[in-house]
Amino acid sequence: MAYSLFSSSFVHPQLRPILANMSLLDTIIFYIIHLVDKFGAWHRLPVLLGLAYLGMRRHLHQRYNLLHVGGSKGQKYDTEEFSYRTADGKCNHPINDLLLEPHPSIIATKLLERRKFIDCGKQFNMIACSWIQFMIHDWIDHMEDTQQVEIRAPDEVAEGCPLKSFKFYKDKKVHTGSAKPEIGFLNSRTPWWDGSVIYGNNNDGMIKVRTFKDGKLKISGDGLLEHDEKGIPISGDVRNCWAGFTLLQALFVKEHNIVCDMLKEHYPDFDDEKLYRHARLVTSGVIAKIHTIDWTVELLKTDTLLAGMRINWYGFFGKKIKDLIGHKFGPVCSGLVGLQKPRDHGILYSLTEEFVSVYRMHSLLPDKVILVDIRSATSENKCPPLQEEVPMWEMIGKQGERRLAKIGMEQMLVSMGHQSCGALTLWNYPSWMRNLVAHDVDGEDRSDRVDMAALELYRDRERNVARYNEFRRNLLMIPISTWEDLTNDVEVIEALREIYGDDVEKLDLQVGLHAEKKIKGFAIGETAFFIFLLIASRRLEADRFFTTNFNSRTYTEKGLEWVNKTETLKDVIDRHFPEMTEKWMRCSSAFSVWSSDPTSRNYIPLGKSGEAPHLYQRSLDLAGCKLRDVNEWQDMRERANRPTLRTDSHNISVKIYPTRESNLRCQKISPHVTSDLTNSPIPLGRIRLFS
Ligand code: HEM
Repeated sequence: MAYSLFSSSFVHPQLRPILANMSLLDTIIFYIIHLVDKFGAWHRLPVLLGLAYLGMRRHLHQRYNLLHVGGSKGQKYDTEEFSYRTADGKCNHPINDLLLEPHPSIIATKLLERRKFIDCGKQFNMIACSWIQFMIHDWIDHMEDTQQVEIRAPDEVAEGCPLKSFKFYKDKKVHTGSAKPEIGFLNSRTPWWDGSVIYGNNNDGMIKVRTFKDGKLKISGDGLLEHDEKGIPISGDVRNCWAGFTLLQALFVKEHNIVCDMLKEHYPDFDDEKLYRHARLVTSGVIAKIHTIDWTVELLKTDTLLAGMRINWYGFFGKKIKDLIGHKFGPVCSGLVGLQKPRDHGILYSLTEEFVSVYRMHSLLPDKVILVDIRSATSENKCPPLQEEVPMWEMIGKQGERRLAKIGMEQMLVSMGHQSCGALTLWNYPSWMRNLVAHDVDGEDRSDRVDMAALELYRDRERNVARYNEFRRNLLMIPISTWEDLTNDVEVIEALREIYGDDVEKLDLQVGLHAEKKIKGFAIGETAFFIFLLIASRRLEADRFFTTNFNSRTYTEKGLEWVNKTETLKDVIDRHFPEMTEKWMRCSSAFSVWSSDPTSRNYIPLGKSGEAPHLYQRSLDLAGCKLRDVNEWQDMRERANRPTLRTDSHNISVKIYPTRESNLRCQKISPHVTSDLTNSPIPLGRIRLFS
């Protein structure tokens, strides 16, 4: 047994070459995680074991996945086979970069574009969707070249493409100065978790947003951002903004300004500069903390990740002990925040191309914003009545800012809280983004519209990001051999086969990430998650303001206390809108749909199994509940062979778990619904309806 376990045949053949570079200890660690991967089991382990698995995996990624820039992933081909000039000049260079293979417009049309909006259930709302854009605009934006490229949709799909062709700027390539890899790309935003989304990315940006009085930032009387004479918001980052995103910018400008007031009260001798600097540190700390122990916990809703994210911030011994004695015991017991020295694992901090790719989450965006009426006297279960639906494209850029000014901050925030965002799955990419007016860096509209679904596929290829299967191998994950390894969804498999044939190596990263089976409770796939595992920790541990300088000398005593006492986005909202969550929010986190049930929290649930805490998954007696209409039910039945289907009606959402069994087992479902299902021609294993 011992022999067969450690013989090379135990390791997936495509992963064996990686072992050649590993130390003995790392090889043993690899064997352990590989064994667990073979059973697909880490997320089902008890929390402690799950955490041990993640710790070991993160260690391997820190050792073997951090490089200054990505390597070249061009594919070699036989030059004898192409001994002629091809029509489009492809294969003139000895390495064919496969930029248009398969054509991005075909994939966008046949696999990505939304057919009907699929939402995220109650797990994630529009504040959560805007939040991650708010973070992306803190971290990354690729610098562009001046040279334009044009993508033309091939005839077979041109009819179905809102833009038959579109132009955009190439990414700016730079020589890295090292032999391998030679080429890299530049980030035009600061990659640090420094709040640059509200403070700006350089001196000019900073000057623009400051009032130079009492350390404060500019904000208008209605609580929203100020605007310049062209109607562009005045903020740290204004590119590709929409109303939900600028609302969060405004909320954190308010947070910065209130921190200035607090600091001024306690430290009356601080001048404008000192107040600004300290308030920026504190506000950036609050943002990073909310992302770590609130947003991410909602995104990856399992006990293991709840424990893991809190350990990243507070350590194994938890908040109470850390508050009492400080950071005394190293990263595991006392957390990454407050480490004596930053740790970069030998590679200077920057954000990787792979990180950018896994954050391509435009499917979170819906087709419309649903405004609720917060002045209404009638509300059921803290759920305000619907007032109006506004198409998303009306909420973007300058037009969106004008709309937001009319709606107002409070109504927009409550509305976003009550609206579920889109699910990260195939056929859910917003159609309106296939005909998008993108912005220049200064927030001005561009004259050339873009098809974002196709452009995103092109970008990953242009940046030499590995395709899905190679990406998995690079992450020491077991690669897929057939489409069935990726998904059980027959419809998806057919569509993949139509485009990629049986060549799983060609599968684009974006398509794989969106098609992948998901761990219960995770809004993203496991492949994307392993990038987060590495980088989410790195953003904290590599930054001296979260490590060496996370102390009262740098933040001030009151400033540090402010970060320590703020745990969630709800705390921030409560500070600025004292009655809002009391009146309109039932759930525990401001990132889940506000009408959903609260959760009882055990912050470091070490004694539990690591599975999803069945948060929104209580079976209900549905007698008396109604689905919105017959069409919706019909539509669900048609799509019932999708792995997880979520449809939101006014009061209930429905999940259908298909299995290979042909028997139906219905739990506490109203007679009407049961009979409907019994007549269903689709073999469904288990059907439950959840609140
Ligand atoms: C209305 C809202 C949004 C608009 C109009 C928008 C638009 C854009 C545009 C035009 C680009 C640049 C495309 C290119 O030239 O490569 C981009 C990039 C990107 N967006 Fe969005 N986006 C929105 C929301 C979001 C959200 C919610 C996310 C969620 C994570 C997101 C994540 C990203 C990422 C990761 C990139 C790549 C950045 C880079 O290449 O450096 N965006 N977006």
